[in-house]
Amino acid sequence: MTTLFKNIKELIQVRENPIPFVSGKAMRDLPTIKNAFLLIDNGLISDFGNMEDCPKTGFSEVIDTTGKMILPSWCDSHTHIVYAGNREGEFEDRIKGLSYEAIAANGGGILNSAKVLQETSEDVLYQQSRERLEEVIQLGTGAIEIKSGYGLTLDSELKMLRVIKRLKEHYQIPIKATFLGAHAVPEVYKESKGAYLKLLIDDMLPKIAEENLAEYIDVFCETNYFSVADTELILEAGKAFGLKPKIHVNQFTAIGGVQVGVKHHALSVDHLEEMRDEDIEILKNTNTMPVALPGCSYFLGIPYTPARKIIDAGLPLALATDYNPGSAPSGNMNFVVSSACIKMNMTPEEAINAATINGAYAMGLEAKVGSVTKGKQANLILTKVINSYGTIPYAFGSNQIEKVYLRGKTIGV
Ligand SMILES: N=CN[C@@H](CCC(=O)O)C(=O)O
Ligand SMILES: [Zn+2]
Repeated sequence: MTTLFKNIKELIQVRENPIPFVSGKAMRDLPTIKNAFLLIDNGLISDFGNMEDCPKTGFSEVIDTTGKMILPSWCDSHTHIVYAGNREGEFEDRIKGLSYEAIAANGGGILNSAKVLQETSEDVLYQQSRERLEEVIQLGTGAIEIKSGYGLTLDSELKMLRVIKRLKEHYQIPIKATFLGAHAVPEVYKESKGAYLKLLIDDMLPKIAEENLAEYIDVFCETNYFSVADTELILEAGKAFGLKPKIHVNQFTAIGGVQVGVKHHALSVDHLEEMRDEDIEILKNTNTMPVALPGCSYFLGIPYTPARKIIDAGLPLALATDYNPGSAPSGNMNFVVSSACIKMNMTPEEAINAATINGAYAMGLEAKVGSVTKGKQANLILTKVINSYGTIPYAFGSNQIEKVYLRGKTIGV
């Protein structure tokens, strides 16, 4: 099956030669071809260029995209979309003045979601999660990472990871799984955190590795959650089972999470709302991708990740949704890209780079998705008729997507 898209007003994020990610000043460059064609063969990008060089024959389908643009699908490298129920009650409590931290200290927050998930069957959890996955695919996400971390018992963490595995088997979208057993200390281990760490390291990790249920290991390295020392212990154990670190750091307090991530060659350090100069400094000349989650800052009213400081220091930056029931109940990458421009002073070029090629890198998928490059999967967004690609972040909250494609096939209507 060969599909030709012709008369593309602008083909965005064109990288002739594959690159792992873009950093610093280079994030301002978003290579495009105006008046372009794009050829898809068997679900992969096989050719592209200017319309003057467009092949004349040899395709099964021709799609005329006059006035519309094509870009690689969003790469959402940080989500928690496998969860049960919702936390709308806590949302109202926050509106009435309680803080996220106070709610968590009273047994709400992550522990609230864990209680509901523990009482939810694997099938029901799968149904709830697939609805979220289908929703975000329609919103233009074409590669996604999903974490466990609302189980917090051996059985329930396995239940979450098996649901992620089922999603991988049933959907075309590339999915990466992350084990986040160290998301919160369960109530019963409140006075004996060491015993929970032991359960996580001695019981959960071997079982997860045996069933091949995760690629990455995550820890919520934060005051009142897991210390730097706890984080080191867990990352070491995860690495022994072949899991690469991708960690939650510097969301509310800067306690050395970035440093521990860099020390353990984390693929990414995520959140970064509270960044000291030394946290930026230590990321220089590493392969660790900083990841910002503006949907969380928006929803909780906490600071936005200092994108300008990070990029102006020559570092790369990726953008992700953090889709979860407590701090970011939205998987809309279009909103994330808009927020990055509006609230973090990123240019449209920087935001699109951060949400495509850099997001792909932050989940180890840079060879498969994230740019228009020959041989990559044809996971694409076809826009409506728009003025420029800047319309995508500019017209926040309005839908600029006409169709999405996974491996060259239209998904939905
Ligand atoms: N910060 C830790 N984990 C999630 C929120 C978890 C929750 O509130 O349910 C996050 O990335 O924001
Ligand atoms: Zn998160």
